[in-house]
Amino acid sequence: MTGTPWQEWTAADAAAWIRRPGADDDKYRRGVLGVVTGSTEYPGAAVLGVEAAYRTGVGMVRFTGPRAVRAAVLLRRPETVVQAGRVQAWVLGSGMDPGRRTFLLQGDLQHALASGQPVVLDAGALDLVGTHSAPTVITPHVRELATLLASREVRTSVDEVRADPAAWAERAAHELGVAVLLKGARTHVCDPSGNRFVIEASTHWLATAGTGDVLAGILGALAATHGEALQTDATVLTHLAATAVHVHAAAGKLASEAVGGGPITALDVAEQVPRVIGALLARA
Ligand SMILES: NC(=O)C1=CN([C@@H]2O[C@H](COP(=O)(O)OP(=O)(O)OC[C@H]3O[C@@H](n4cnc5c(N)ncnc54)[C@H](O)[C@@H]3O)[C@@H](O)[C@H]2O)[C@@H](O)CC1
Ligand SMILES: Nc1ncnc2c1ncn2[C@@H]1O[C@H](COP(=O)(O)OP(=O)(O)O)[C@@H](O)[C@H]1O
Repeated sequence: MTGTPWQEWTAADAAAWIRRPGADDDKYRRGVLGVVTGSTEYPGAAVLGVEAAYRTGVGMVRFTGPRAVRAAVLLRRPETVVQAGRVQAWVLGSGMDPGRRTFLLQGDLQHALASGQPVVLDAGALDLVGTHSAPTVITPHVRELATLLASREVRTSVDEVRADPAAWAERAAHELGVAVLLKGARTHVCDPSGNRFVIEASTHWLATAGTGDVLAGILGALAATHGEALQTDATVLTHLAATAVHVHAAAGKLASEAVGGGPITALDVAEQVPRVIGALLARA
């Protein structure tokens, strides 16, 4: 591990990683995101991730999940496609319990991982890290990272990770060989190549149910719209992850400001994402 400081990832940094659609684009050329999230227990996580992906700007979202979850997603975002097909990136695992995977879901996850397309592994799919070779970013919070590392025989605890998130994020990137986005009031993003970015939360109102599901959707959309760049350089995913955290933090700030600095919900955060994207494009 290096001794150089972590780079604060600013709006100027993030602006370089937002892709503006052009005259030659259509929904497929812009990028299609595949989403396998949600469960009967947590249908809302799927709704939030898909909502956030569309708000970030993506050509199309293909959603796979149980019938009731599909219905919930379509009720909120009827533009979502539930037919299988080609995608440029995946978001897997938000709102899933890894101990309750059905045979069907196992198959859907394996299909996604075998496609070779970049993958965002969240919540109930974190344990799948290392089972495939595609560019991958994992998005744990401290409890999830401690559990994941312990399952790979790295001795640690939730308290240890909480006490030094930067060091543990970096350790995880090296042990697991993937980009790591460790969530918290300060979110650390790093990869095995030595990229190390940190983003300070804009408001602590972000610590509310479902905001992590929104973050996964934002990141998935950014990955899908940078499919070509990701094919030749996996570290693009690290920069996109830091950008997603910046967008999420800025959207949380706008959402709270819209209610006089008051509390926000995860959906409020997703709804402010287009403003943040617009502002970033205006400075690029
Ligand atoms: N609307 C939704 O569908 C949501 C779904 N979510 C999903 O829920 C699943 C579990 O994620 P978590 O981040 O909660 O997992 P955690 O690892 O934070 O928590 C696991 C369990 O620990 C217990 N726990 C931990 N801290 C606690 C505390 N202070 N008080 C009471 N109980 C506590 C809870 O019983 C919880 O189920 C994930 O799949 C996640 O994506 C969450 O994102 C919340 C919103
Ligand atoms: N104290 C805090 N202040 C600001 N942001 C926070 C704080 N705690 C967590 N967050 C952010 O809130 C989000 C919570 O995500 P996560 O833990 O996955 O929750 P959920 O599973 O409910 O979606 C992350 O983006 C994280 O960085």
